[in-house]
Amino acid sequence: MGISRILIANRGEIALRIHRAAHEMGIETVAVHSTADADAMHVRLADHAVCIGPPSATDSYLNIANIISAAEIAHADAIHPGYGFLSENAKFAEIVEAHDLKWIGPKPEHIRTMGDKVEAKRTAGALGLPLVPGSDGAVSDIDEAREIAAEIGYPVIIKAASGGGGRGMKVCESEDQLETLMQQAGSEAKAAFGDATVYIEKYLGNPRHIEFQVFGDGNGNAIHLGERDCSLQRRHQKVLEEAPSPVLSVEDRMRMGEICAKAMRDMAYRGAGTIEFLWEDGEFYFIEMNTRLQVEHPVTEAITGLDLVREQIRIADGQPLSVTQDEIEFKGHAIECRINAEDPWTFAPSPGLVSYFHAAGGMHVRVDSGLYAGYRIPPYYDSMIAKLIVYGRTRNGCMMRLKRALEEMVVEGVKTNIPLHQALLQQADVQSGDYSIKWLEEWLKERE
Ligand SMILES: Nc1ncc2cc(-c3cccc4ccccc34)c(N3CC[C@@H](N)C3)nc2n1
Ligand SMILES: [Ca+2]
Repeated sequence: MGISRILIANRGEIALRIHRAAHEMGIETVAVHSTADADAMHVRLADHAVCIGPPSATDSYLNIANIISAAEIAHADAIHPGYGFLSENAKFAEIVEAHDLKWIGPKPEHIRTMGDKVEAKRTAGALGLPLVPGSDGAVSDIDEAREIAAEIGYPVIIKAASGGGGRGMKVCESEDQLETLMQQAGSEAKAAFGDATVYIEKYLGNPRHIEFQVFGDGNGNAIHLGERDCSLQRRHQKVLEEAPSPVLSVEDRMRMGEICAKAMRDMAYRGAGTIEFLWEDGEFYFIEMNTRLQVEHPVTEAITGLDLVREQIRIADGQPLSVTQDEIEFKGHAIECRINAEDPWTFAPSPGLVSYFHAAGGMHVRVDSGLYAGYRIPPYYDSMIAKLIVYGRTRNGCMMRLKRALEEMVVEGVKTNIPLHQALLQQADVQSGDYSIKWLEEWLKERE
């Protein structure tokens, strides 16, 4: 193994997750932390720790100079960015490689391509992925927009090229709103992303969010690891994810999985990636590609038995993938609940001292969390404090076990959304898997 010491440029549960994979491979870890995270579990467990700044993410986890300095000081030979923060920052990836450090992630040019949603869609189309009907690239003037919208039919959605993950989108119901919404979309995109470029798509009214996990070795080999259904979300924050999707047939999985894997082979993609689709009336529509490991990767690990972080490290070290496509078997069902330190019904963050923490256990129950009794959840970062991932041979068995595991979880001293997860599991539509991306927000409205 050429890599002997990995700097983990992240915090919380994913930092612990990366630390664990590295230590199981005999690789040392360097934790970087803000002054607010000095007592975090991964800092305690890592072989080395470097403080990279004050609490604000801008001055710490997003501080490229300090992270590179920490790598130099600690003699790291690779950097794993986790998710969020700098994980899809092509410039950071280039700077890491320019300092002769291994970047545990995709090639910088692929990060850049997929970060520009117009370029991403053009590339996806060229690689044979099904697209949402819409403009061929960016739309600049209103006459062109009017023409395209008339052709694809209202409602349409105007999206910022530099947006993504739900930022910079405007739904336009009819032609009389188009000019105003196009102007608003452009100026908001300029303000938010420094780039006013927008494109137009047919607005799909009631789709599911189904994403395919892909993995490439950077030399033209690539596999798919099936899909995850992430439709249960609120304001673009995923609440619960599952693999496989309750609505996909084996045929659909193999067909779409192979199309995704082939696209990655043609790109000579390196590392972990997620290709996001909307799924409506049996049809798939590419919307984005994420060039990072995702929060919800453990449900894919549960049904395939593959350690995705281990694979990322192997690929970065120039080794081949551990498995070939025909060695991948999809077995059973897995569901992940994102446990947040927040009020379960108002979603107001609830940071503070965790006076008592007990993680659920038992067969096929996994809790990824850096929490411990006496840990103080800082208010500066997102509110996710744990992921509960449960596996079952069948979806119903998985839900029964998940219900039991949620009852066992104890987090005292702060509020959590565990009661929300328990209520969700009681809903018939969740039990039957009959929900779209609209379902959760509509259910929450009814409860108000
Ligand atoms: N043509 C068309 N029609 C409907 C859409 C609806 C959404 C959307 C809107 C709101 C919540 C969502 C949750 C999961 C997936 C997508 C959404 C959407 N998103 C949201 C974030 C980014 N992944 C793209 N694009 C869409 N595009
Ligand atoms: Ca995205």
